[in-house]
Amino acid sequence: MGFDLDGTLLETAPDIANALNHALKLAGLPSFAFEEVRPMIGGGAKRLLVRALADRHGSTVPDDVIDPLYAELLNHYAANIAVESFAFDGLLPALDALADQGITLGVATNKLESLARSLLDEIGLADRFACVIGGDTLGTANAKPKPDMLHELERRCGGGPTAFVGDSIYDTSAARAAGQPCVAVSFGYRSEPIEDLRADAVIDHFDQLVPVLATL
Ligand SMILES: O=C(O)COP(=O)(O)O
Ligand SMILES: [Mg+2]
Repeated sequence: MGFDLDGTLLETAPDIANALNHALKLAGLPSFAFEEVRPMIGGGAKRLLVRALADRHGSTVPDDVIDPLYAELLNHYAANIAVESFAFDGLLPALDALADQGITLGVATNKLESLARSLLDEIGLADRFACVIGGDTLGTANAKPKPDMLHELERRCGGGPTAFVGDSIYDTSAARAAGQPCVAVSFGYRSEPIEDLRADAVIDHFDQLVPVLATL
């Protein structure tokens, strides 16, 4: 079964916000507060930057402005990827319980695959997941909310349950399109009410995950 990364497995918004604000500062623009960045995460760092720049400029920003700032954001993030990031409460016992049931676990994130791998490594979770698929793994045009990453996850993780756990509309839309049951976490990153995600189940803490999966 699969998990989203940012806002689902890990609280990553502080480090993502710092990288975004580093890029904005280079552009001479005011920073965003951490709480303002949280609901903007989910579509990958490029989308986050484009949205933040458009917000500050009041209009769409051309690619020749965005591209060098995106490179700066990625450099800053790669160098500071797990400074303030941490696993959500109860994650480790939940992963232990799923592993004990013989369930193969994977990650499908809109983060770049290399960054996702390095983050999981830094946090000490890399060996928990049999496969990691990033937003660029199948080409960015096929990232969530498209179903492709989830189909690929299912293929690479082999048989067993195929539920997907995520925090944003990108995740629940991808799961629905892939025909997979979906659990939403209420503590992640989204701009809309949790009901709008139309997940099959919602959990407020990871200790609810194993019992909820049994009901799907
Ligand atoms: O970094 C992002 O914007 C999205 O990452 P996620 O798919 O793991 O939530
Ligand atoms: Mg997420």
